[in-house]
Amino acid sequence: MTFLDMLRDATTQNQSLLCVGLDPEPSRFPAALKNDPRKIYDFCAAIVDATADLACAFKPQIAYFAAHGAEDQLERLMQHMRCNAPHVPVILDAKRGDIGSTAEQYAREAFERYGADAVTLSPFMGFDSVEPYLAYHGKGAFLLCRTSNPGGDDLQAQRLASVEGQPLLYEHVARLAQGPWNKNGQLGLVVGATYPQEIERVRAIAPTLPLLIPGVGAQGGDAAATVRAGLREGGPIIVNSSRAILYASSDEYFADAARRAALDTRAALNAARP
Ligand SMILES: O=C(O)c1cc(=O)[nH]c(=O)n1[C@@H]1O[C@H](COP(=O)(O)O)[C@@H](O)[C@H]1O
Repeated sequence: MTFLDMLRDATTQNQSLLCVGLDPEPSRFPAALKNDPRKIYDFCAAIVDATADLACAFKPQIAYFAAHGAEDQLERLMQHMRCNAPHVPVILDAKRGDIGSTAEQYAREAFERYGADAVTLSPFMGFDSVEPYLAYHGKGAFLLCRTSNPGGDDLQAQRLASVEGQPLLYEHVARLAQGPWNKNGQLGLVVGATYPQEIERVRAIAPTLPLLIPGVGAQGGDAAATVRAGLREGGPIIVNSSRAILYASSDEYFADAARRAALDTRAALNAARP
């Protein structure tokens, strides 16, 4: 089953546009797990179990595991998601980007070591840095396009004088992803919920691509505006929230609180669907 098939099925089955982001930070764990990096798996598995019927995707951020030397716990978590939430695709948020020979190793890490269904990538080094991921047929690859952070404008909103029609850099990324780079139909784009107008612009350039849209919740993006902009052409959207769900409560009932936060976010997203 391809990433896109899984996404379509999970979106329908769970009636959800919500991606639950797994950004485990031990200093924010409840008392019994707090400040213990060996508990990353336990914390994330509890969140997965509490939200598996509410999410269209899960998105573990690899830095939160690697920073603690907890890659083995990420492996276990991937296995846990495959067993306990087999209908929900997993996007490994790695934001990789490197020359082809190194990209081959990163692709192997994402798809063979961790068994991810999709990965996030920086397109900055060009097509040969993306191509090794596309050799894994059916897997998804989301290119950073117009990111949610304020500094995204520093480069992404620069005008490319050398390209016909003089698009902004992020518009050019969207065109490449919708067109010549999307050889096997595996590409998607990352666009921040904090910039609904840019989501609309990207959607106009890339009407059919899946959009991964982080930035609702802790970053303050508008859920309704995000959905309206993202769904206007029919391509799928995946709206990520991490901290607002993971740390909805810091007491022992954190997983129940995460579930309630996921229910609320899912409802807010669904209310704006056309
Ligand atoms: O690629 C991403 O996932 C990403 C792109 C982007 O433009 N902005 C962004 O916040 N993210 C990630 O999405 C998550 C957002 O987390 P919260 O702000 O806690 O919901 C983090 O894991 C970020 O690394």
